[in-house]
Amino acid sequence: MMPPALLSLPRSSSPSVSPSPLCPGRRSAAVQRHRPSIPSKPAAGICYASQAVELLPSLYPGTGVVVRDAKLEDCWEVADTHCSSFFPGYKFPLDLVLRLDRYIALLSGFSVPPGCTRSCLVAVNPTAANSAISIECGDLRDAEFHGKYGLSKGSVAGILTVDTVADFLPRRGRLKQRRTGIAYIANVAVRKEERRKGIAKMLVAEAEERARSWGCRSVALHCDVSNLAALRLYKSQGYKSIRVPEDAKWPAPKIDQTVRYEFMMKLVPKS
Ligand SMILES: CC(=O)SCCNC(=O)CCNC(=O)[C@H](O)C(C)(C)COP(=O)(O)OP(=O)(O)OC[C@H]1O[C@@H](n2cnc3c(N)ncnc32)[C@H](O)[C@@H]1OP(=O)(O)O
Repeated sequence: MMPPALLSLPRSSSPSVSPSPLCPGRRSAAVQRHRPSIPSKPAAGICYASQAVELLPSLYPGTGVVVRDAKLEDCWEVADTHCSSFFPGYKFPLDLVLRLDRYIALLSGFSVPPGCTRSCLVAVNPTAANSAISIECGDLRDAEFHGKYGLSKGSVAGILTVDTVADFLPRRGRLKQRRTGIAYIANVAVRKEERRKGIAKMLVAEAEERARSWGCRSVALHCDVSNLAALRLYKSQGYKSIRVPEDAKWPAPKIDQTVRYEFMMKLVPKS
């Protein structure tokens, strides 16, 4: 089910996301961001978690949620958010092993081809009640491990990666050069207890901002056709499904051969 992709994180997901009641109005103001004068000084080691720090964190008024580059100290929570969102059914000890694998991969840093860049963004909700238990305090054999491992007390509510690696876009010309100017979004995940608060929208908006800052003209992604929540998210954010001809030899995420993906694109909005 889970091949290691770049960053050791799967590129897309195939979870069955059960719809939750809509809460209209809660998120209308959430995506109106402003850039406060939050210090942008990166923490030591930040480049391990994100390729480069290029923009200020974005505060979403009315929500308290800040979207920023992942820092070294976020790595465990990023791994936990990823695993609990994409592999919610994993049980002990596999779920712990998976988290440790992701954690180590994140700590090891990202490697991207020359000329490419990648950022791991986190949405931090300081007001969120953190359900994590300390790994030192809990009995690992007794614990339920869905989103309950905690190496630090933090409040990462959602994650996303965005890059210019273009692994899943057709190469150009005889030399099969990587496409440029198209950013690729992957690994979008929001903790279960933080969903339907507009956090994924904020992450996607920030990824688009990042793409613009890299000079990209469009953003692309793959989404499991059966992931209705995610499809709805991207459509609501202006992403359009692109029909890929059957015989086109486009690279696609190889997470699960049985999964069909929708390829979606959006022009990077003007600033
Ligand atoms: C490119 C990729 O990475 S695809 C992989 C996507 N990730 C996953 O499937 C992991 C598991 N799922 C999740 O983490 C979350 O459910 C996500 C990322 C899909 C959505 O995160 P959320 O923060 O809850 O989304 P957010 O609150 O921003 O909702 C934005 C819109 O998405 C749609 N949406 C989100 N969740 C749902 C849902 N459960 N049912 C129906 N529509 C939904 C809605 O249109 C929503 O807008 P609205 O509430 O105004 O109607």
